[in-house]
Amino acid sequence: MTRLATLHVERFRNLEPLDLEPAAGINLISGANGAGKTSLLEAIHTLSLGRSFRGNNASELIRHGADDLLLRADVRTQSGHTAHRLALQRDRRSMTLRVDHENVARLSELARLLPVLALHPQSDDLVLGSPDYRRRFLDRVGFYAQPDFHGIHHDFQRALKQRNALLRRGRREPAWDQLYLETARRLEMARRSVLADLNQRITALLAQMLPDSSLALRYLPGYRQDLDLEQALHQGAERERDQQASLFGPHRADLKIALDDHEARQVASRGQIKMLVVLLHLAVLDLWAEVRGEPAVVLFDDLASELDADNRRRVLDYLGASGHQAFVSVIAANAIDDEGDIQARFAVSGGQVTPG
Ligand SMILES: Nc1ncnc2c1ncn2[C@@H]1O[C@H](COP(=O)(O)OP(=O)(O)OP(=O)(O)O)[C@@H](O)[C@H]1O
Repeated sequence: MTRLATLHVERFRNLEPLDLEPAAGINLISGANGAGKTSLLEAIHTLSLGRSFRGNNASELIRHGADDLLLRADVRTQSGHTAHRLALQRDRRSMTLRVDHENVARLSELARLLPVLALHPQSDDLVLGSPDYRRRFLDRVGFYAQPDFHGIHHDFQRALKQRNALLRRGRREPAWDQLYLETARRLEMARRSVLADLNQRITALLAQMLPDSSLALRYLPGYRQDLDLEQALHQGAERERDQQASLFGPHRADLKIALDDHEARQVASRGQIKMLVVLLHLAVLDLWAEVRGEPAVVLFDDLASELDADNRRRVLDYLGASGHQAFVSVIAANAIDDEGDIQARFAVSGGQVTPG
């Protein structure tokens, strides 16, 4: 399985320099408010994706008074035969990435070796937030689930940028429209196929997590569904000319999350929304594990505040049985009463992380 075998952190938020050997299963991280629990999860997230799940301000991650931060980890795969050492160093202007002591240019090389999914209070945006959040979520799922997804996404973004540049100059060219249509169609197909796979995992999870409910994600393509994109561009040509921007296509897509055939954000209770969000993330982990043949790493910030005792139990049971490596933070150790599934405990206090 892909798992973090070691983690080394220096000059990151309030954390004292630390070396950790996490367990392959559930790692429970407990401590008081402000102790540094979230910071520890953020360090893992940053090593995979170059940024925290709490906003994008890299400078804030560097310990106050320091010039740079350093993160390093040994990542092992399923059989344990392949191991890689990842390192990320960043100062206020630049970032240096290394895999096995060699510099690499792209963050995606780290992300591919260490797929990380984070669940945190902001994750409710998946149901309650803007379409943008849901699109990015789906694209991240696709990035790990399909080898060519990244390229397809990149090609569309480039075509969109070029088309928008032309529209800003009051121009439209059939050749660029054609490229736009083609790349948009490929991205839409890729997203729909990721979503179909995800819906299958959701159905499998529902019985355990939300019995008696139905849940499905539907793709809204970013233009009227009774048209195809070419027709939408044709009909909307005047509006695009006025607004000098591409108004139809995958960059305007959304996901409709239907709970018992109603839009979840309109009918679900707070607790149900949290559970939906957890369930969707677990479905993603299962999908990644299935297509990659290797479980992923999940960060679960503040589990206790997210879920009641029964639901916490369900989630921990599920995680324990799934083989994913989990880092679960809770405000006090006793918030998790049943210790059955927990393989390692870490206490955080004043930025110090200690096992046990
Ligand atoms: N760049 C930084 N340098 C030093 N300290 C920082 C930096 N950024 C944040 N902090 C501090 O780190 C501390 C730990 O924050 P963190 O969010 O990790 O706590 P937590 O244990 O998750 O707390 P809570 O239970 O309240 O969510 C906070 O007191 C915060 O002010």
